[in-house]
Amino acid sequence: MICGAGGQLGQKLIGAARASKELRIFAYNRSALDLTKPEDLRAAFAEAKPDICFNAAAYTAVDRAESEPDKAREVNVEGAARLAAACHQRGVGFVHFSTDYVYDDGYNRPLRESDRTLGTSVYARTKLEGENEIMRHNPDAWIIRTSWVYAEYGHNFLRTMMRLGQERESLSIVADQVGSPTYAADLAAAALSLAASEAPSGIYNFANSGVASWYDFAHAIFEKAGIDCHLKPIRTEQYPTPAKRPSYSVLDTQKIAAYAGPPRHWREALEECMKKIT
Ligand SMILES: NC(=O)C1=CN([C@@H]2O[C@H](COP(=O)(O)OP(=O)(O)OC[C@H]3O[C@@H](n4cnc5c(N)ncnc54)[C@H](OP(=O)(O)O)[C@@H]3O)[C@@H](O)[C@H]2O)C=CC1
Ligand SMILES: Cc1cn([C@H]2C[C@H](O)[C@@H](COP(=O)(O)OP(=O)(O)O[C@H]3O[C@@H](C)C(=O)[C@@H](O)[C@H]3O)O2)c(=O)[nH]c1=O
Ligand SMILES: [Mg+2]
Repeated sequence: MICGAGGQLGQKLIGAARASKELRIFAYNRSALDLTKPEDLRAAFAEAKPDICFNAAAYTAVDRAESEPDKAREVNVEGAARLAAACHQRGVGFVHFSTDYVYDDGYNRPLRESDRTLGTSVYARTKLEGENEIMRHNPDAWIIRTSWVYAEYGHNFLRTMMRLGQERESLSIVADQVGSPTYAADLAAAALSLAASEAPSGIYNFANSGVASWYDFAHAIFEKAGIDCHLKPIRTEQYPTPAKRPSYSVLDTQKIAAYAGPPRHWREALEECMKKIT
C-alpha cells in the first residue's frame, strides 16, 4: 500500500514495486486517501489489506509552511501518526520518510541517525514531531531520512532550475548550503530493499553519495542539459527566504547500506534522471 502516490517519491515507489513483480500494489493519491480523513484510511485498509504500507504523503512546501503551520502539522504530524497507528493495530509493516532538515546544524561531518536534531523551520519541526509520534504509536516503523529529492517530474529544484535557466540569462544560487541531491527512484528502491530485509525498526538515512551545494547542483544540471545561463554563487543572506535551511546536511548512509547496498553518486543518478527529460 502506497500513500501519497501522486508525489515524486510515490510515483517512484509504484515503479519500483512493479519492477519486483512479486508485489500486488495498491496506490492511493491524495484524492483517494487523504491522511487527514480517518474514513479514507479505513476504506483503503479494507480494500488493500496490505502486508506493508509506504507513506510518501507529506506537506513539503518548505517556505509556505512558515505561514500555514497548522496545515503542515495536520499532515506531517497528525496524519502520519494516524497512519502509523493504523498499521500497528493491523500488524502491517510501515515505512515512513523524513528529512535531512531535522538535524541540528552544528556538525561538520556526515550526519548519523543518532545525532542531535533541532529543526530550524516549521516544515522541519513538523517532520521531527511526526517521527516522534510515529515511533510512539508504532515501534516497528522504519523511518528513512533523506535529502534534496528530485525526479524528472513533480516539484523539485532540478525542474525549477530547468525552467529558470531557460527564462533567464543569469541566476544567483546559494553556495553555502551543502547536502546530497537524491534521485527519488534510488530512494524508492532503497526503501523496498529495507522493508524486504531483516533490518530492525528505527531511523535510517538515505541519500545519493557525494556532496554538493545548491550552486554545484544547479551547475551540474545546466552542464548536463546544455543550458547556457550564467550562474553566480551567493551566500544564504543574499537569498532571503521565509524558512531557514540548514547549512550542512550531508547524511551518513552506512546504516542503511548494510540492508539496501551502498547508494550511487548523485552525479550518476542525475545523469540517469536527465536522460528521461526531453
Ligand atoms: N522533496 C524533497 O526534497 C524531500 C522530501 N522528503 C520527504 O520525502 C517524502 C516524499 O516527498 P516528495 O515525494 O518529494 O513530496 P511531493 O510533494 O512530491 O509529494 C507529496 C505528496 O503527498 C500528497 N499529500 C499532501 N497532503 C496529503 C494528505 N493530507 N493526504 C494524502 N496525501 C497528501 C501531495 O499531494 P498534493 O500534491 O495534492 O498536495 C503529494 O502528492 C515526504 O515525506 C517528504 O517530507 C525528505 C527530504 C527531501
Ligand atoms: C530558486 C532558487 C533557490 N535558491 C536556493 C534557496 C534554497 O536555499 C535552495 C533550495 O531551494 P528549494 O526551495 O528548491 O529547496 P527546498 O524546498 O528547501 O528543498 C527541501 O525540500 C524539503 C521538502 C526537504 O525535505 C529538503 O531535503 C530539501 O530538499 O536554493 C537560490 O539560491 N536561488 C534560486 O534562484
Ligand atoms: Mg521548495
